Amino acid sequence: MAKPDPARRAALGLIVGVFDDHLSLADQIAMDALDGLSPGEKARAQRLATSTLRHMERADKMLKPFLKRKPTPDIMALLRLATVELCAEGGADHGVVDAAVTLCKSGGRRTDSFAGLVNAVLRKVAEDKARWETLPYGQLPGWLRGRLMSAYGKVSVQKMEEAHQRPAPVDISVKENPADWAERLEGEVLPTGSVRLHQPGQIRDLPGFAEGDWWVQDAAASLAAKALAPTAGMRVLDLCAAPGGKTLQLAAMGAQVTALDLSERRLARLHENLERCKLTAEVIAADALDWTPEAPFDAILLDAPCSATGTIRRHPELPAIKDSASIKGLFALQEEILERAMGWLTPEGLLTYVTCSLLPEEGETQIRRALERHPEWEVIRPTLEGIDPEWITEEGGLRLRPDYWADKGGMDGFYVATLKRRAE
Ligand SMILES: C[S@@+](CC[C@H](N)C(=O)[O-])C[C@H]1O[C@@H](n2cnc3c(N)ncnc32)[C@H](O)[C@@H]1O
Repeated sequence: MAKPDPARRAALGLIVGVFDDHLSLADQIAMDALDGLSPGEKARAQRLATSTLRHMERADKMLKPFLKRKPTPDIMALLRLATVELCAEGGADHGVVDAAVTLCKSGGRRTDSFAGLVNAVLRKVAEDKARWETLPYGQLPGWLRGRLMSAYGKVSVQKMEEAHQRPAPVDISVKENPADWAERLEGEVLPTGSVRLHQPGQIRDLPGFAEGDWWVQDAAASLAAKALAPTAGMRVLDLCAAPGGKTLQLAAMGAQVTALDLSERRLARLHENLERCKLTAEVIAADALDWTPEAPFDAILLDAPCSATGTIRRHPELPAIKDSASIKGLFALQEEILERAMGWLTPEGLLTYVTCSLLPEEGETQIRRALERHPEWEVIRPTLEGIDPEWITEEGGLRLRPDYWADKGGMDGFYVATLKRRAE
């Protein structure tokens, strides 16, 4: 019997893990889901799984006319994977159909009796590929769509959903000379100073990676540290810091950084990043709800744990593994950490609050409520290079959305606001 392709088999395992165990791809990978694969196979497995999850609704519409009834979840996942390979990934018809049948036969009694069905359905999909482009893209699930509709209106939500169909480009933050790095790495300097790579390939093999001259960080994510803009020598707490994209930025700006996070596993990556980029920070593994600093800080960047709904382009499984109930607890956690952090600053201290969420409850509302609790504080309106004034919100924060910069490839969804005590 032919052997199944390891990358496709692993991709299938990741997709099943999302629906059966409600685990993100990142969590499954951290739990060794791709162990034993070569770096190339790992990258392919991840790409196939991500693309399948991104285009799942379209794949289901493509498959519907050819299925009398919905098959078992394992077989449905296999059909979705192969359909996306055929229709969105440019896979060769015969190769994809044969690989799917082989995978099916290798799955033991749970799947091998479906090999005939898989073969017949996928042949029909291959013949009907032209229909793919006519199918509407997927909508966000009701629990999220309703909230976003109330916040931004239907047209904006549709634009965000359209943006979610495209993979996120790779952006990097460079220590210095963005224009030189853009030329060397065949990218473009974005209006806010990040460099967007057009043909990134294997990131680790690119010039400057091993030397730590730059790190991967979405352009929107980089705006929080830019908004805080610490001067050299300032004592800055990077609160909820791992894996350290913002720690690197703050340290590269010359700040004396303390990076705190709850997760030892994520902090290991922060240590690796600091070492590679030859930057330093004091690293503390602690719960922000228990920890108290010995002395106040000049500035704090709080990247609060959140629903991560601004990163659906990168993590298309997110709407499937979260729901209203699973994110509700985060709102109270964000408020509690923000409240504590506001007490850890010098009188002139600055606090930048950031979340990679599209939900106002995790952004605008948190800041409005903090100002109601502390009328002696105010928001400093952002004056960052390259931002559109329309992104500035009523309370003076910065609302970033995946449908912004559509002509350049979009950006992650973020909220950023910088607070300080009012002058007496
Ligand atoms: C959005 S991520 C941080 C990303 C990071 N700032 C960066 O730029 O790379 C949020 C982080 O909050 C951490 N976290 C969650 N609850 C926490 C708590 N109670 N105390 C400290 N860190 C916490 C998580 O471990 C996670 O690393």
